[in-house]
Order: sequence, then structure tokens, then C-alpha cells
Amino acid sequence: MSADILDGKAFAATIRARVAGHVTRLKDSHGITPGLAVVLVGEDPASEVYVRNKGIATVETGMNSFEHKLPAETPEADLYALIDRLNADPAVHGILVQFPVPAHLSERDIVARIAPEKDVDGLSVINAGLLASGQNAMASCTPLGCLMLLRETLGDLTGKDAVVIGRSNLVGKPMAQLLLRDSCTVTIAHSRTKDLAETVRRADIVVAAVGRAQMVPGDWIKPGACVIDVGINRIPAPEKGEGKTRLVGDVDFASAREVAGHITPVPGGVGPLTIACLLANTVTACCRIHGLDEPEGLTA
Ligand SMILES: NC(=O)C1=CN([C@@H]2O[C@H](COP(=O)(O)OP(=O)(O)OC[C@H]3O[C@@H](n4cnc5c(N)ncnc54)[C@H](OP(=O)(O)O)[C@@H]3O)[C@@H](O)[C@H]2O)C=CC1
Ligand SMILES: Nc1nc(=O)c2c([nH]1)NC[C@@H]1CN(c3ccc(C(=O)N[C@@H](CCC(=O)O)C(=O)O)cc3)C=[N+]21
Repeated sequence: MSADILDGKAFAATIRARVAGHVTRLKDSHGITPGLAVVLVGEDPASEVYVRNKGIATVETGMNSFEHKLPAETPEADLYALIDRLNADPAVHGILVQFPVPAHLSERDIVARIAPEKDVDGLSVINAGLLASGQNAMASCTPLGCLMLLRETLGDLTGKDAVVIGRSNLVGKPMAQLLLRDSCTVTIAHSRTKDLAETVRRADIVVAAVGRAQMVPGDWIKPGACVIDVGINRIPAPEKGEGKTRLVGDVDFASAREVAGHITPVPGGVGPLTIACLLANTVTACCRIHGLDEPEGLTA
């Protein structure tokens, strides 16, 4: 059997179209234009590409994009002063500080500085707590995109065995919470998990968010399972020429697609959904800040 390859790009376009519809409605009926501020500290080339793509996608859906590029040696106090200004700026509804940041800065303290209602990454303690207690949270973009894709693909997720590999605050933990909310039986695996292969073999849904190239082979996958590959890893690609590289996920796509029922590719899978959900979260934040109804089709 060969798996159905899930087209993240196409589904991201669907989400972006929903976002654009809400943006038009907010402008026409309420005179509000949602705005997203993205802050990049330092010159990581991969981050620069992501931040640029986020800005383009934001403007394409009719929202305002505010990009702030700060030098790598920016003192903590200057970054906090910027975040404070964005917190207070009524034109800004979402704030994202791109990670990783240079070593003299603390990701945890940065997240704590962002107003929780503008925390479109869903990383604040408030948002994590709301999600964990089943309340209206801002869910982290990548897990939100994965959940939407899973529902679109499988329908009702009730009772399914789901294994999330990875327990980061950005991906693994919120992913597990969202699956639990949809009544999956959830296992969270990590670097100290005893028998990862056996754990993964039980799963109807596998979400791999590790950051290790092609670590999940096809023979760990239960036949027919739905495999969501979050990993973004750059590996050498000598076949493309000397010094060339290519992107691969945490799953060994070639062997896994022979066993799985559905699988996301890398690139073109979860990545585009993350950016679409960042826009979705910005609209959600905007609606909540202005006391308007929750935007349909954009939240978990
Ligand atoms: N497509 C997208 O939009 C996005 C992609 N990513 C990508 O997803 C991947 C994960 O990101 P993120 O969650 O931020 O990464 P982190 O490095 O924060 O977390 C990785 C997790 O993987 C676990 N892990 C490490 N080695 C193993 C192992 N051998 N077996 C099982 N578990 C292991 C770690 O366990 P432990 O806690 O025990 O150390 C940790 O919980 C990365 O490749 C990242 O680039 C991230 C965000 C968005
Ligand atoms: N505060 C914060 N929030 C994040 O959500 C966050 C972050 N920091 N730091 C880095 C990770 C990574 N991440 C990606 C987003 C989109 C793609 C994406 O669009 N990928 C394309 C390929 C892009 C390419 O070709 O390089 C794809 O998979 O098709 C990838 C990775 C968000 N992250």
C-alpha cells in the first residue's frame, strides 16, 4: 500500500482564504485591520527566510505586518522596551518573537513579557494553562495546523491512539493537549522513552516533532496510520551538487509512505500550515481583543 500524501500547501491555502474572509469582514463591519508584529533578533539565515515569508503571507491576507529586525547584540532591556511598545499598540494584535534568540537572551522571559492576549505563538504560561485546563487558549501555530489537518483527513478523532514524539512547549506538549481535547488516547514520547519503536507501532496517529533527520523508519509505523511529520532538518544532498543541501523531516518518508495510510511530506506539509495558523491566531487575537465572536474555522 502506498500512503495518501497530505498536501499541506493546499490546505494552508484553504486556511488563508478563511483568514482573508474574516479580515474583510473585520474591515468592512468594524473598521478594524488585524496586525501582526514579528521580531527577529540576530541574523540567522533560516529565520530571515521564515520571517520574510510570514510578512508576505500577512499582507496577502489583507492584514498589517510590522517587522522588527534587531542586531544580535541587542540588550535585553531594548528588546523588552520594543515588546512593551507592541503590547500597548492598538494596531498590533499578534506578537511573535522568532526563536532561537542569541544566548544572552532568555526565551522564557521574552514570552513572559508579551501580553498573553497577543501571544499568537501560544507559548505564555497563561495560554499553556488555558489549553491544559480545556479553556479558550491561543494554541501554538504548528499543533493547531496539525490538528486541523488531522480532522480534515480523518474526521472525528475520538478514541484514536495518538503518539506525539517530542515534548517541547512549542510543539509536543500543546499537540498532545489538543489531541486529548479531541478525545484521542495520547502518549507523549521523548528522548528517555524506553521502547520508542514499540510505542510508535501502537499509534493510529503519529506526530513526529524531534528535530532528528529521518529517525522514524517505516517499520515503526502501524499499517494505515496517519503520520504527521513536523521536523525540519537540513541534510547534505551531494546528488544535487557539491555542498548542496535539502530539507527532510523526522520521518523516513520513502519507507514510511509504503506503510502509512496518510503522510505529510517535508517540505510542503506542516510548514505551510504553521504560517497559515499564525495568521489565523492573529485574527482570533484581534476578535478577542475587540470582544467580537470567535472567528469560525480558525480555532481548535
Ligand atoms: N514545520 C514547522 O512548522 C515547525 C517545525 N519545527 C521543527 O520540529 C522539530 C522539533 O521542534 P521543537 O519541538 O521546537 O524541538 P525541541 O528541540 O525543543 O524538542 C525536541 C524534542 O524531541 C525529543 N527528542 C530528542 N531526541 C529524541 C530521540 N532520540 N527520541 C525521542 N525523542 C527525542 C526531545 O526530548 P527531551 O525533552 O527528552 O530532550 C524533545 O522533547 C524541529 O525539527 C523543528 O525545526 C518546529 C516548529 C515549527
Ligand atoms: N517563536 C517561534 N515560533 C515558531 O513557530 C517558530 C520559531 N519561533 N522558530 C522556528 C520554528 C520553525 N518554524 C517553521 C515555520 C514554517 C516552516 C515552513 O514554511 N517550511 C516550508 C519550507 C521552507 C524552506 O524551504 O526552507 C515547508 O515545510 O514546506 C518551517 C518552520 C516555525 N518556528
